[in-house]
Amino acid sequence: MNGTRLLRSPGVNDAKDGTCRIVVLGTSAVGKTALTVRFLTKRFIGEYSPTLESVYRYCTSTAEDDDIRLDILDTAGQVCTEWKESYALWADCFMFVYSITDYASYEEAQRLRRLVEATRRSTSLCCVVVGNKNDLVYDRQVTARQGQELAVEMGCNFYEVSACDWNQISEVCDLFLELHALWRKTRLARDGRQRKSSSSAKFKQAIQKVISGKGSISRRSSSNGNNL
Ligand SMILES: Nc1nc2c(ncn2[C@@H]2O[C@H](COP(=O)(O)OP(=O)(O)OP(=O)(O)O)[C@@H](O)[C@H]2O)c(=O)[nH]1
Repeated sequence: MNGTRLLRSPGVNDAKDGTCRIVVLGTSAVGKTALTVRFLTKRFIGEYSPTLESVYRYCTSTAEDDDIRLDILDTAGQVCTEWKESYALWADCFMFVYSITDYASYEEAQRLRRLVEATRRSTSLCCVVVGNKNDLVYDRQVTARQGQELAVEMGCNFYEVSACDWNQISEVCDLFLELHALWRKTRLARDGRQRKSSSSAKFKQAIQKVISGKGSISRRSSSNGNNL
């Protein structure tokens, strides 16, 4: 199964059930829509029409039979802080995008990251930093090293890509799939910790019962199946 659907707005479907929510953040015209559309349809949008805000649902099954379900929120570059805060709370994962031809967009990516951290009250984010438009090297204002430094600060991976370069489609797809993989890993680790702490809590309760004389411990015999 492989499908993409445009939803109306974030929060339309709050049932999370295995869906990873990715928000694409960055100032105007850095290529957020171009990257999102490239991933979803493999096409490139050449003309520029400022995004209002769109959420796309993407579903696919991998060769290993794993389902990948994403809700991707393509945000508008020019929105007020309040909206950005609501994106920060909605999302599981963050794609901070700047254009390598626009230093101010790089600075905005840093500001957005600080805003997300402050809103979520956490510096541990599931995120990637993306310097887009690397086909325009002659207009470069942000070095790859600066992009890398930002990613190191944020403890995440850094990519320089071009949404318009046909040869980089797989790199663009990897941005979204890496976020999904990171999210899944974090979720599995968290679920594992929860299971562990709930079983150790149950064990402590059982011990308490035995100590207080209200319970008993039984052990299964491996040879005849009787309780000892
Ligand atoms: N050369 C080049 N142009 C690009 C690239 N990505 C996007 N563009 C162009 O940059 C312009 C802005 O792209 P969008 O994807 O609309 O930018 P956005 O960040 O979604 O903009 P807002 O909706 O205003 O927030 C468009 O004209 C795109 O065609 C790229 O990798 N290389």
